[in-house]
Amino acid sequence: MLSAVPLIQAGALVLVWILFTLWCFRKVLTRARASAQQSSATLLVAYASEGGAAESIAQRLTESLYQQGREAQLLTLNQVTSARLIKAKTLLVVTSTYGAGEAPDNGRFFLPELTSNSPELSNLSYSILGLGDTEYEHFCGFALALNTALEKCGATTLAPLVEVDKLHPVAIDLWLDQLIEHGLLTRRPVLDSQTQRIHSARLIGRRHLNPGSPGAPIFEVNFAPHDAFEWRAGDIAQLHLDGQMREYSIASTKSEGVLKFLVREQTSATGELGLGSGWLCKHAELQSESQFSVRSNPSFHCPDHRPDHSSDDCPDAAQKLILIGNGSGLAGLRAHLKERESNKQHDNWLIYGERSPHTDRHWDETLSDWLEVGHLTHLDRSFSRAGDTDLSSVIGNAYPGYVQNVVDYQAERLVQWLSEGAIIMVCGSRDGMASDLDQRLQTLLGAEAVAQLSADGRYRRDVY
Ligand SMILES: Cc1cc2nc3c(=O)[nH]c(=O)nc-3n(C[C@H](O)[C@H](O)[C@H](O)COP(=O)(O)O)c2cc1C
Repeated sequence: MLSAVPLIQAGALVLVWILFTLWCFRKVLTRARASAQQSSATLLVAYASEGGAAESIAQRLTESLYQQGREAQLLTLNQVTSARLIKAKTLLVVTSTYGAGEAPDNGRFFLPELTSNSPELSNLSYSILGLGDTEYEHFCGFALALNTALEKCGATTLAPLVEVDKLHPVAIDLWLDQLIEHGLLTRRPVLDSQTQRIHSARLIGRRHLNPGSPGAPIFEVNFAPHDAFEWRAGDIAQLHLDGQMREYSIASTKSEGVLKFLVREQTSATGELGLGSGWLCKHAELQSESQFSVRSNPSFHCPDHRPDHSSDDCPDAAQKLILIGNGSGLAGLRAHLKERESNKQHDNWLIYGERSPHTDRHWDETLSDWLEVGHLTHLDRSFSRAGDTDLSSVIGNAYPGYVQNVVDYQAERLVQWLSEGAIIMVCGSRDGMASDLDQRLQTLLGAEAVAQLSADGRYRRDVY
């Protein structure tokens, strides 16, 4: 007798395809509407930013242009398509650089798109303000790459690229003065001061979460923050120690009254503990004070409301969220889940990967409780060192391998959720997890759809 399994599989594939086609069609309509509304501005101000500095400068610049009688459209670099560039006359870009001279997340689709389409841009003049830090090998690397790519497409330089080290105000003013010289501005915009506020926080608890793990030890570390210490889910805490700074995703919300981290010990080749992880996981004494500042991380904030309900002040309770991460990346995802718990936004799907199903089950109780009460609609965990363990008898719904594999197994549900407007948030390692996941999403949805999700703010990442 013929088995029904191939028929069911074929049916499921057809269903995925139909849902995806409908979703793409809706996107095309939305894009057509959006571009019709926005087509009049020939002056574009585009930014790519993770910490918010480039975004803030671009925003102030757009406001100033508007106050000085110029219509300018503010976009993330991911939203600037080749078609949009062909229609534009002037492009002003403010961008930072991350990784090994790479784009911030909300600008990472721009160069591939430009390179593959090679639009003819001889009618476009442009100028770039690059934000960076000379401590990094590829100082302003992304701004420089952008400059080369635009030149290659025939665009002309309105004013030369200015590279800014550590937000030095003189360099920023130099660029703005060039815009004044070229008649775009009549006076400099007043920019936000970027001074960091450093607060002390008292260490109140530290817990080793994975004794016996095949991976390095990971700790939950809790501090009592100073009252004036403000952050929102998705933000990064900067630990200031011995004249150096280390960054950690914050795992808690301000309303919990605790500054919580999930920190993995980092060990050098000679066996020494890293400066920051050594301090947090071992050396800092209980009740001692440590110094922190907060780096706002707008590209990993959860949007408060759907773009089509932008006038609503309340978070949309029906907004679906897919959270994907591995290892200590659970920190950033937990903060979002806590925030959404208080906002009564319960349609959450967590896909989380670690090594062993026996030892690497961080915050297992919290996650299981959330699943039971329905704050998590789905919880799918993956374990790369599961061996031949029967996962269902150890931990319930789990898969061998990595989070990317879960996306393959759950492709149908993922497409369904995206067609219902879900947002994807990814936190964890850039190499391996985030890059492979990106590839899987592009294979499943198509590169253009993934770029569009990012441009719409529905694919957000905090990867390191
Ligand atoms: C993890 C990390 C990686 C960075 N990598 C680079 C780099 O490769 N080259 C560079 O010039 N600056 C680098 N920077 C510095 C940022 O580009 C700089 O702080 C910039 O002002 C941030 O602007 P934003 O807040 O708009 O993202 C890096 C900063 C961080 C935190």
